[in-house]
Amino acid sequence: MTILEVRDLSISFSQYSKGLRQENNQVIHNLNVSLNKGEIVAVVGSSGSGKSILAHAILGILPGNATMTGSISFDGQVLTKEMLANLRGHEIVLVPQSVKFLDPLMRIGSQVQTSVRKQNVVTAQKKIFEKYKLHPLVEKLYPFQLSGGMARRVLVSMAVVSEASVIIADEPTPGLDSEVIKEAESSFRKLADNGSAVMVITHDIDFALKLADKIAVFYAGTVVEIAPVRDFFGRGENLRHPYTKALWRALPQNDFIPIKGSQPLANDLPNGCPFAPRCEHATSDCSKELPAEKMIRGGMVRCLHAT
Ligand SMILES: Nc1ncnc2c1ncn2[C@@H]1O[C@H](COP(=O)(O)OP(=O)(O)OP(=O)(O)O)[C@@H](O)[C@H]1O
Ligand code: NI
Repeated sequence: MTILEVRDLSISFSQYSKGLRQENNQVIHNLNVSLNKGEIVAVVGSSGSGKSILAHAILGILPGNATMTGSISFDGQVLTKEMLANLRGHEIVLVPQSVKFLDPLMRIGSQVQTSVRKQNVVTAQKKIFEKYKLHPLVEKLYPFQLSGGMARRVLVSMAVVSEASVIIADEPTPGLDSEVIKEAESSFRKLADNGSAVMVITHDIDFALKLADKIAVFYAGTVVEIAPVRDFFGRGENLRHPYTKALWRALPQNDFIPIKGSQPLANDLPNGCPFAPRCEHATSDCSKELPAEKMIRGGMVRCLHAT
């Protein structure tokens, strides 16, 4: 059952460029994605493709210079700002990419305790500290006293103890050792097994494949494919989008072939399919308009030539 649905989301930033000219950068466009209860979706895609902005839109914490169109629904209801403010931190929780999201003036123990909803606050905090190898003395510390890796373990702990319906984890693993990464994998899976929906944003395709049920592939501000994890095998013959295939084949354990060219910038998007300028299958039709979503073999793809 769908718990969170993002429909036709577009987000642009207005910025002043040289000579006080106002520029509108569309960093997300025509984006659809949904999260089901009990499911983990990993969002992969290169740096700057708009993944964190999607997370911030879902949490209703976009910066003031952002304009958003489209809708985000929770449990079948389109969210308003007020509704989101009530759900944030309880029903919809973020593991932010930046540790700056911790309250600088609050001790870590109390901060983690504020996230507990269903259990005894102190016991739950102590138990999660043990799981994430946070020494009891960390309870008394302030965020500035933590190392990067410790802060990230605190952020993951906060999301896990919240037992929220929707958990959006934005790059939860950098700086964590392999044991803690395994702990995070098992925590996210347990949350999903208990009915939560989890979205994990990551650069790490291996981590995504181990953890998730589905992979949503981001390119230049939109989702170009959503594929079940089982489709990632061999030379990517079951994958649908040329970019997903190229990402897969670029992995060291596969062909290790880098993708030629670079992702277009938000203020310089080509017409039509954003991947067309780098795509060996592109035809002139690809540059006319963004390909509509197609369902093929149980996955979604935006590519005119996908079969
Ligand atoms: N406040 C802002 N004003 C203007 N542009 C912004 C702002 N915040 C982000 N952007 C732009 O939005 C785009 C998407 O950024 P985002 O942080 O979502 O990328 P990302 O996919 O999360 O990248 P990474 O993998 O490096 O975390 C970038 O081009 C970035 O420059
Ligand atoms: Ni990001």
